Amino acid sequence: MGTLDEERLHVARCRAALRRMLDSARENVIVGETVAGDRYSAERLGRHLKSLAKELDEEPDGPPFFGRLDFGSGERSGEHGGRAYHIGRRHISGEHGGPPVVIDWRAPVARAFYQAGARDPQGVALRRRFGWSGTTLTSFEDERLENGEEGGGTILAAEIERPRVGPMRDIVATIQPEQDELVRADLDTSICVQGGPGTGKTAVGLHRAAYLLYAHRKRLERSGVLVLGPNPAFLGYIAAVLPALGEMDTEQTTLERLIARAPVTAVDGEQAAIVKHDVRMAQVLRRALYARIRRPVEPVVVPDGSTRWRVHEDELRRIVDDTRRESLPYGVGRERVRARVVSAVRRQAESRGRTATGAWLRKVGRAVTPALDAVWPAARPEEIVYEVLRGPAAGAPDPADGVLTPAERAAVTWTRPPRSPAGARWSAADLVLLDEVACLLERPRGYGHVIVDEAQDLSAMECRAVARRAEHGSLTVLGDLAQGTTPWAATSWPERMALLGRPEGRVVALTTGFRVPAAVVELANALLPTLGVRVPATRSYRSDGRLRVRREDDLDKAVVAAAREALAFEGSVGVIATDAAVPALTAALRADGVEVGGRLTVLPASTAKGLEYDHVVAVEPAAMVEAEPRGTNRLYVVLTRAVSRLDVIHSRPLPPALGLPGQPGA
Ligand SMILES: Nc1ncnc2c1ncn2[C@@H]1O[C@H](COP(=O)(O)OP(=O)(O)OP(=O)(O)O)[C@@H](O)[C@H]1O
Repeated sequence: MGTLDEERLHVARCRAALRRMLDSARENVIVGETVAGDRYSAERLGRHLKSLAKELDEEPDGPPFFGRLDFGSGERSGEHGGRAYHIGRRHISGEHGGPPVVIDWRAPVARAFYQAGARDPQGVALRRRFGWSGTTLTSFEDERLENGEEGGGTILAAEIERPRVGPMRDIVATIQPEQDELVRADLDTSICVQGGPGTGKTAVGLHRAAYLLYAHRKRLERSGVLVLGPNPAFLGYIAAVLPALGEMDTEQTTLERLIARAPVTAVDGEQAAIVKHDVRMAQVLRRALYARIRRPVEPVVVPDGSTRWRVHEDELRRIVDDTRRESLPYGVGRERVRARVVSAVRRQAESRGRTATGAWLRKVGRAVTPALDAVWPAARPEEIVYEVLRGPAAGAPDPADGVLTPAERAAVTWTRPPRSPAGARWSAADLVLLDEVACLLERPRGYGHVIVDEAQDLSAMECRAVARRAEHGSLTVLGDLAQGTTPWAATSWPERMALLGRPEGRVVALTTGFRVPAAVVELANALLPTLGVRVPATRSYRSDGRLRVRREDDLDKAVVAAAREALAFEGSVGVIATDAAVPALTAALRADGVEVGGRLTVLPASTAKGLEYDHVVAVEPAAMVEAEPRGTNRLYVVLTRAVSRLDVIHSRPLPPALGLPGQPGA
């Protein structure tokens, strides 16, 4: 089975093997640059080898493995009978074509590391977890699954309860069975994960990306994997996870950045934003665009030397009607009409004995443009959205008629319209409208798999934008209905999955929280009945942690004291207050000599989503609830950011929903 000394020998073996891999990667970088068949492959290969060399170089002495599986000799062990495998973040090749010394956690055989249990050992006689102190292997713990032993180890608990510093880390050593099911779900299935705070949705999404890239490398290298997060702070927080797993090739961005055709320079009122994000806007925009197509009233006339070719208006009408029925993107439809008119001209010309050369056909194609402009004019997204937001010209039909109510129409109509699309200032919601039109004109780039986090906050129109990117791929949708804070936040997942183009998508709940200690989860769960959605409550995996609720008259002073106390512990500190209160609090902390921006961050409640801090100081819950229409949901988010300790500091009575009997002011 291996003693600690024997395992340490294996560590030495792995490090030697890694060095060999590193040397050969370095050599291959040089060779790869000269031998790859084409430039694209050369670049890719070079990039891959360089990043491999860099990774190995950066961490040649890091823990090469975190677990081990020893298979028994029974039937269930199959081809693995009697073998032992060390499991790590990356595959480490053995010497001279021998068996690998470490197996990648994503390999099929490694699945049992996450899934096997005493009730279903899956052929595993022993599962071993290793404890490391820096680069030194210090301990291991065994579960003899064959003998019915399972769980209870301190290494697993210590890993999960480790204080948080800096950006998010991978969880490959401790993925739980219900998470592993989702991570390894088939590429062709779209899933929706409803998970309470800290249940590992984000972690699952990122590990799923890494798993899919491993299991379907060829397919996904071509089509790509897209990870969408709610804001740049969140992206910064998760940015290192996939590279740490050796995956550099996912695109991680926000939806706003992905679709941006213009900078956001305007802000909508709430009513305007709500209407612009409503799914009916898709119909309004489609109508506005297709209203450009006109019934042909004149023949197409193509001058050609002394001849004039004609396509009769009836034929042109038929071409336009047929093309419309094909439901092509608008821009493709326009070119299809052009091609069909050119064909009609060509048939006439050929029937008169003329040979249609490429140059002649191109000339005819150009000559058709004025006729095409009259019946199927070119369009730009900015023009269409401009026309809709400006409102119809006097006497002209309004594409919003019968779709929006007069009040809704008024809400989205510019009070002072710019003179032209070029002069328009666009809001965040307008970018979504522009994208809707852009994709009516031309299909956007699609991805093989799209992972969308904090999906409860997406509007119907944003869901459509995501769906268009995943039309020929699959989706992993991650969210928590209870954490919805936008005016259009989801209240039901099946409805959102339908908007995302995957009505058949499976909805799975994760309910074990790995971030927030039990006492804090209990406090946050008290808010659930008031949040207007039905979600299962989270149960915390963690029995450690501390919750302190204090009423103080001098809020600033109390926050400064709490921050100082928090800094005495290891780990990150987040002081979270309403957006409006942040500048004054920051000033108060600085005035008292507390360093802001290092280990301690003061952040507005509106940007706390998805983030976590070892110690959180939540300031004035009542103000958070009042600051916005879904303020209680915001408070729920804020209270669930703490990994080890939460201080709630208030000078005003706490919101009654927090249900803290015995608390002063509750
Ligand atoms: N199996 C696990 N082992 C160790 N840590 C885990 C595990 N699952 C989740 N975690 C940790 O728990 C914390 C919360 O995970 P994550 O941010 O993915 O949760 P979430 O469901 O997205 O939370 P929220 O909805 O609150 O943003 C992270 O620090 C993550 O690394």
